[in-house]
Amino acid sequence: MTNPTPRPQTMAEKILSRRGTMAVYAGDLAVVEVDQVMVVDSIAQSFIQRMQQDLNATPKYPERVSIVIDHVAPASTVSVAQAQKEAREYAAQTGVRLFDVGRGICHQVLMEEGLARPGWIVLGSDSHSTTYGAVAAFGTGMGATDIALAAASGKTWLKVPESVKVTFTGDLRAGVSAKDVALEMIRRLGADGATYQSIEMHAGDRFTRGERMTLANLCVEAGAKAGLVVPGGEILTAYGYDIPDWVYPDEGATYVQSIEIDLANLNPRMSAPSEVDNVFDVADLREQLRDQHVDQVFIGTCTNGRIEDLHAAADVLRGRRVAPGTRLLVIPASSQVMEDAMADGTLLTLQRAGAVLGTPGCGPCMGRHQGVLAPGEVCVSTSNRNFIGRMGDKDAHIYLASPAVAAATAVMGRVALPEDVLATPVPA
Ligand SMILES: CC(C)[C@H](C(=O)O)[C@@H](O)C(=O)O
Ligand code: SF4
Repeated sequence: MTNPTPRPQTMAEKILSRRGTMAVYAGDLAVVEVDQVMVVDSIAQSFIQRMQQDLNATPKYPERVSIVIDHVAPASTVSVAQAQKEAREYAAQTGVRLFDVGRGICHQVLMEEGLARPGWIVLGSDSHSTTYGAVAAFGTGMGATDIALAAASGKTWLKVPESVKVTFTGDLRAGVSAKDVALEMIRRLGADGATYQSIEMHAGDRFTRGERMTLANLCVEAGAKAGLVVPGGEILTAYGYDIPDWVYPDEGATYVQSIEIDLANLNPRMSAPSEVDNVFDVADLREQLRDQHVDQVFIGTCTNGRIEDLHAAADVLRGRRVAPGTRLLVIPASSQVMEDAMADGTLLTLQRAGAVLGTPGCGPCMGRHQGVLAPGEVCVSTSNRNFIGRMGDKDAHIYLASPAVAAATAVMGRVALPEDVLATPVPA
């Protein structure tokens, strides 16, 4: 087959062309090399079954496969413990990497371990694998069968997605974070507004790696196949990444939609039950929910469980106490985050404020353990999903917000902004 006349390409087209055998464009079918396959505990059993029984194969490149025990870790039931035991045995037999209980959430761990890099293709058995787009890797989630095929063959095939271009302008005001930007982006696009598309984010030299992870992570909540943040300035090189020239999108590439988000005019945002795109200004919800007691605040997850997130929370909580009747759960995204937060005193600040600290991992994010909600309970969480029943009972209510807003809410016991808390000096 001859290559079509080259046309300007989006970032997704660029990466999928480079990792395949020919130039591809939106709508084409691409067969590409896979640089890393990630399997989470909840899917490990079906992955192993597909590999051993259906494909009768072992991983072609064991060093390109990672299993992470993070979703229900430590194990909560005998059957979960059994599945995790099998995952450990499988890793020992095949030589694939294993990140065991306490190492942290898959996406955070892969990023820390350098297992997602600019221009790579990373497949995860987890929908938030879009997170790798933070470092210009084409990250996407797939089911156990596709993941097993990729592990067995070292390749995958996929339809090249169309792209949505999101351009950020202006600068964030103090107290407004990447989470607020991400929630605004999802509101603008809608919960299925970018289905099977790649969201290509043009941020210039704004946002740290962690903030870029928050942005790319939420992209799947608009239905996106990938969420790619265009590397800008020295942001990624400062973390030691080599950025190949060919990852950058071309001038004149074709987008199905282009939107602009003015950061300078953005206020802290909050997603109300029970869809992620149900986004409002925190200030408005604070009025509406003035008399609503918040039972649980959860700070953590692959969206907002990084050191900068814990710092933002600690800045609000330092010297203060969580409101009576409100539980504050803080779960660092990884052992590295935990260690950093220990070393710089952040954990002590949080603990003294009344936080309950948990093992690095997903925690109560998907309602399997460590803080499920009772009927009627209200939770403000820094996670990425507020669907009905997501964190426990179907009659519990989940609001999504930034770490600073979550921390302020914990102090007030109702939806609050950081300034509501910071206005009152710390008691002597
Ligand atoms: C368990 C896993 C497959 C799931 C996902 O795909 O995202 C979980 O991480 C989630 O956030 O709902
Ligand atoms: S922290 Fe939550 S969203 Fe992220 S991978 Fe775990 S369960 Fe999924």
